[in-house]
Amino acid sequence: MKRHLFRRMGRFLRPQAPSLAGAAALAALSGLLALLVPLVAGWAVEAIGTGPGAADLTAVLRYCAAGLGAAVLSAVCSYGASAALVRVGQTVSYTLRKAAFQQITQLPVRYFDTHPAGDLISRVCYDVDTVNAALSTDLLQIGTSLLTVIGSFVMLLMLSPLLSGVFFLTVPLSVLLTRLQMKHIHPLFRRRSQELGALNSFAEERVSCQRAIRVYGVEAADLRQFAEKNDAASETYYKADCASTALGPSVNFINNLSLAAVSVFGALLYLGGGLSLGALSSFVLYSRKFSGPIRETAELLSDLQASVAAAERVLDLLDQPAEDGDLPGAREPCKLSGAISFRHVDFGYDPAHPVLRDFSADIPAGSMVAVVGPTGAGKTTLVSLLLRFYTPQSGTITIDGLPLQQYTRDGLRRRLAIVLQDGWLCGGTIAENIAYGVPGATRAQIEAAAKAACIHSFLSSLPDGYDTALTDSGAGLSKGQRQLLALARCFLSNADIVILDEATSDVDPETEEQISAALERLRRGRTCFLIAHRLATVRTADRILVLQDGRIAEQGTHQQLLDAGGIYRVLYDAQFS
Ligand SMILES: Nc1ncnc2c1ncn2[C@@H]1O[C@H](COP(=O)(O)OP(=O)(O)OP(=O)(O)O)[C@@H](O)[C@H]1O
Repeated sequence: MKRHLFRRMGRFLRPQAPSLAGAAALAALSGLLALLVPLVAGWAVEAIGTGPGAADLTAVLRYCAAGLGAAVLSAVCSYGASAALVRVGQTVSYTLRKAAFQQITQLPVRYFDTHPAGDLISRVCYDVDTVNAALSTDLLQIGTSLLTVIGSFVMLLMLSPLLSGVFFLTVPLSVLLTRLQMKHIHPLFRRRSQELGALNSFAEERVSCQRAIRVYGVEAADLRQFAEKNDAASETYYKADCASTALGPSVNFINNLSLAAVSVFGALLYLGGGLSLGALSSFVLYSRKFSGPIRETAELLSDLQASVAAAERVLDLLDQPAEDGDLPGAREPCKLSGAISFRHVDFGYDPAHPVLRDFSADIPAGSMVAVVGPTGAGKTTLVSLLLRFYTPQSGTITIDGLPLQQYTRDGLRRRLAIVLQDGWLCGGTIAENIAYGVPGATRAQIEAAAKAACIHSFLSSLPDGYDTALTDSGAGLSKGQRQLLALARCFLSNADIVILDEATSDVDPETEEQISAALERLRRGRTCFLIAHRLATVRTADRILVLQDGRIAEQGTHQQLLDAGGIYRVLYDAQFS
C-alpha cells in the first residue's frame, strides 16, 4: 500500500529528484561524519591510557580536535540537507495544493452534492500541510537514522563481534514491537484525518449560517452538535497520539535493557583482556547511536503515519474522475440563435427518484419562456441540465438543433448567462463582481450594465462607489441588491441565452417593474428562460410552462392560462386575490 502511495505521489516528487538527491548526499555525508565521532572518542580514551602518567596528551588533543571537526562538519551538512528538504516540502505541497484546488474546479457538480465543503478545505489545507511536514523533516530524519543504524551496526561488529551478539539479542524485540504498533497506529491516524475533516465541514457550514442560527435560536443545539463532533475528533486525536507516544517509551525500555547488558558483558570482556578500554568506550557510544535512531525512527514513523493518511486523502481527491471531457469534434459556439428543445427528458439526482419525467418542451430562438410551478417541481433542475451540471438519464436537450454534448462544455456555458436567487457574489470590488467572467470590461461598460439593471444610482451613492469591496457572501448588500448586481453581470455578458432563476424574488414591486422593463431590453436578440414563483414577473413571457411533478401540466400565454382556469389560474388567484 505504501509503495502504491509513493507511486501515486511520483508525479509530485519526480521534479524534485535533483534536490532530493542533493539532500540525500548531504545527509549521508553528515551521517558518516557523525559516525566517526565515537571511533575518534575511543582513540582519545585509548590515548589517555589506564596507568598514572600513561596519557599521550598530544594524541588526546589531536583526536579531540578531529572529533570536534567531524561533529561540526556533520552539523553543517545536516543543515544543508534540511534546508534543501524544506524547499522540496514547500514546492511539493505548493504543487499538491494547486493540483487539489484545480481538481475541485474540474470535479462534476454531482461530487459536491455528497462532499461537504469543510472536508474539501481540510484536504486542501490541513492534509497538504501534514504531507509537507513529512517531506521537510520526517523523511530526512528517518534517512539519517537508517544510515546511523547501519553504520553503527558495522562499527559494532568490527569493534567486538562477541559483545555485538549480546547487544543484538534485544534488537528483534524493538523491531517486532515497532512493527506491531505501526499496524495498530495507521488506521487511527486515518480516522483522525477523517474526523478532523468532518469537524471542519461542520464548523464551516455553521459559521456561514450564523444568522439563521440566531433567528431560530438553535445556538444550544448547535453547540451540542459541535461538542459531539469536537469530542469525536479529540477522541481520535487522543487515541492516535496515545498509541504513537507509547511507541517511544516501550522501545526506550528495551534499549535501556540492552545498554545494561552491554555494560556488564563489556566490563567482563575488558577484565578478561578481550577488549581494550578505548574499544569498549567506542562500543558503548555506538550502541547508543544505534539505539537512539531506532527509538526516534519509531516516533517519526508514527508522524509519518499521519502524513500517509493525509496524503491518501489528498490523492483520493485527485483521483476522482473529473467532469467528462468534450466529445471529439465538439463545437465551440461563437454565437447561438438560442432555440432550446427538451425531448423526452427523464432525470433524477437519484435515478430511483425521478424529478423530470418524459419532459418535452420547445423554446424558440429569441423568445422568452417562463417556467412556473410548485416548490420542488423541478424548475431549477431544468437549468442545471441546460448548464450540463448533470446529464439526463434519457432523452435529449438540444440548442440550435445540436445536442448539448456536441458543444464544448466551457464554450456552451460562455453563451449562457444566469442570475440565481442568491446572487452569487464573490470577494473583490463591486466593479470586479459585475465584470466577473468578462475580463477586460471597461468602467463605462460596467456602469452601463449597472444602469440597465437599475442599480447604478445605488452604487454611485456608496462612499467608494463601484470600488466598494465585497466579502464573498456579499455582506453589506441586501438580497435584492445582490440580485440586481447579478443582473448587471448578465447585461455585460454577450450571452445568447439568459436564464433567470427566481432572480427577482427579493426586490420590491417598484424595482420589479423596473426590472421587467430592463428584461425587455435584455431579451432583445436573446432567448430568455425565466423561472419564477411571482407570477407578476412572467406576465410578458411569450410562453409559460406550468411544471408539476416533473411534467408540463399546462402551457400557453399568461392570458390563455388564466382563461383555461387550471393550475396557473389557482396560483394566480392565490397571489393576487
Ligand atoms: N443536488 C440535488 N441532489 C439531490 N436532489 C436534489 C438536488 N437538487 C434538487 N433536488 C431535488 O429535486 C427536486 C426538484 O428540485 P428543484 O430545485 O429543481 O425544484 P424547484 O422546482 O426549482 O423548486 P423551488 O421552486 O423550491 O426552487 C426536489 O425534490 C429536490 O429535493
